[in-house]
Amino acid sequence: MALDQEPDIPFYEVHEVVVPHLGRVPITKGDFHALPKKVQKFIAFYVDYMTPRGIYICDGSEHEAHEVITKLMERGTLERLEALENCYICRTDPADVARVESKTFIVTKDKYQTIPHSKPGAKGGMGLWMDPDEMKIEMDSRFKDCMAGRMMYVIPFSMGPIGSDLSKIGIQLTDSNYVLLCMRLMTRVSPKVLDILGDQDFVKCVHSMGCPRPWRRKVINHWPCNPEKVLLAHFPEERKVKSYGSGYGGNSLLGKKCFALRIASNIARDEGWLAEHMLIMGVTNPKGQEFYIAAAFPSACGKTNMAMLNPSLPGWKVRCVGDDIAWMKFNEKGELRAINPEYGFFGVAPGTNWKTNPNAMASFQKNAIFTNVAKRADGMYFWEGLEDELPDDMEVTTWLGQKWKKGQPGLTSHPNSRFTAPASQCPIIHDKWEDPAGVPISAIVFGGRRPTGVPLVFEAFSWEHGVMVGAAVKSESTAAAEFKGKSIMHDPMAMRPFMGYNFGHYLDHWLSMNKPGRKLPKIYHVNWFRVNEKGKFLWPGYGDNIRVIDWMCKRLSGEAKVVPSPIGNLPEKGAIDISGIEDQVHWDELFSLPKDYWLEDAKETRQFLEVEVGDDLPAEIEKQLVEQEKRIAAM
Ligand SMILES: Nc1nc2c(ncn2[C@@H]2O[C@H](COP(=O)(O)OP(=O)(O)OP(=O)(O)O)[C@@H](O)[C@H]2O)c(=O)[nH]1
Ligand SMILES: O=C([O-])CC(=O)C(=O)O
Ligand SMILES: [Mn+2]
Repeated sequence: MALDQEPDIPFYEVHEVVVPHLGRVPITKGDFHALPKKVQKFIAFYVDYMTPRGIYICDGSEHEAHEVITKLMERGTLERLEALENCYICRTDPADVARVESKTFIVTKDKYQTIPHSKPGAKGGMGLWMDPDEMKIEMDSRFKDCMAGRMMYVIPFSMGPIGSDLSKIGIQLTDSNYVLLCMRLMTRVSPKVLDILGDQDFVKCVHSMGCPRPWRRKVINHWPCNPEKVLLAHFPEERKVKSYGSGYGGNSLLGKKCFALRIASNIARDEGWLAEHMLIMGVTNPKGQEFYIAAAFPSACGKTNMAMLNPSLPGWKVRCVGDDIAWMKFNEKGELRAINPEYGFFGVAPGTNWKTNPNAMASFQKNAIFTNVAKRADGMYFWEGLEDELPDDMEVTTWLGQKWKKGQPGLTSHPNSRFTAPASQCPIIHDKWEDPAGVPISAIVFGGRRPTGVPLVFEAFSWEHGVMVGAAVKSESTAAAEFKGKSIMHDPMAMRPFMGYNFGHYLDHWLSMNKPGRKLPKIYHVNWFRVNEKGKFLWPGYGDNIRVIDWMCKRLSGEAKVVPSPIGNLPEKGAIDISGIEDQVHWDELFSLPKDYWLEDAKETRQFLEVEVGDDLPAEIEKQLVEQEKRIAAM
């Protein structure tokens, strides 16, 4: 039986939908009759439940975008950036600025399908579970009549190139036209999706800002939301997501984290593939050989920057396939093929400039939306990191609406402010980025913000050791979620906030990828964020990260040697090309492995995984952890 029932209700088709509670609901746009029957049923049920004043079936056209943008500008939700073509700025309610992990749940009958059999003392950070009956009460108290007086937008979208075998279809219902605009940038919204869908099932995505009319709470910045009642529920068995109360990023663009990671990881486990929080890039060396790399770093730890890296070594070419999510599947030749299921970038704005990431900059010079950044008096965006381009006397309006000038204290933009831009506008977008067959991955990279102890790069000894290295990922917390202050947190596989099922089973699934006949990628760990005793980064990062990639590629083609260490294979001293930056780079400091640090780290990691994943921790991972600890003790 379904956990979250959608009983059949009667309805009629032409220019209105007739539902038991509301009666006739007008169809403002689109042809309800032409929709696949399953989609009609889905819409009718939620119209009856959420009682919107009208139904708007989106077609993804330019005309539609224009209509919605005009409305949002009249209302004041969007402001034009006059300096650019078709670019807009949006300021949210300052209480709605990041993902809310503490209110993000997976709903399954069996608790242990979602979370591991952890040991006493576990903090339970590996996903939140809620019982279906309990969730039903929570959801009914929120979603019933939640769209009263508001329009309901119906968004048919494809994650992945429309029609690819690796792609999946979703339908999102939302009462936010800002969310509609961003969904159009981040996913492929098109009526073609419905043609391909036919009678098949789709991922059901239901989103509401939680502000029915008449407003019951004060609306700030023309951004109706309901921060006190935010709740996200995922129903993996029904391939369904419900999100209430927030309009920001991963909380509301349901194709992204909710579908492409939490729900898709369940589909991937059932179908034998991987849905991961990873960038995908193609790198071509000066000899013309191309390698594809996928890399998993926690939120705000450098995926977008690496995916669009501007190489500082001559002769190298980098091309971006995706900057946040990878769906990967072994094909019949044993190659791991990856697609980027997204259509756009939702990137961290602060720190992005023409020096650090010129390719991201070029991607959002037109047709982009900027959320919670500042605006210059000349109609240009502004955020921390763009000071060099800002004339001294130019007035800036901060994300909170205050006047600000260069040199004054305070932040002009929220640390998790973001740009939303079409991936096709990236000057180095790969010509295969929409290839339905995906690209063949030969290296997988893990990493995080590790201020101390962790070397610039090391290579895992084997697939199994690499899976352990991924499970041991930690990072300093960032502004991408609601955490305050900086602390080092575990973020296994950079998936902790996005896990769709029991993390122990997820590790088993990764281990099960090692089958005869498969070309397994080599696995690496990198750390761009090690600092010296003065807190200064030891590695210049950004475009210079190509030097580390150069070494990885030499490993892939068998040209570079390694020095084994207790935690993995390190590059031979001097094997990473630091020509031109010799004065900035101190090899021994970058690669040192302080024994005390690693003894403590390995013990802490083993205990974390033993306690949190408990009996579900695969024996192979336990073995890898114990062996690693022994190697460190013998250092
Ligand atoms: N020091 C240093 N900082 C970096 C480097 N790469 C990225 N950053 C900074 O890290 C922050 C986040 O980088 P992004 O590339 O946006 O991170 P992301 O992993 O794509 O983030 P999400 O979109 O949240 O998943 C930005 O402020 C960057 O300036 C690097 O190589 N060195
Ligand atoms: O999901 C979001 O809001 C943004 C994002 O990419 C992340 O946090 O990794
Ligand atoms: Mn991300």
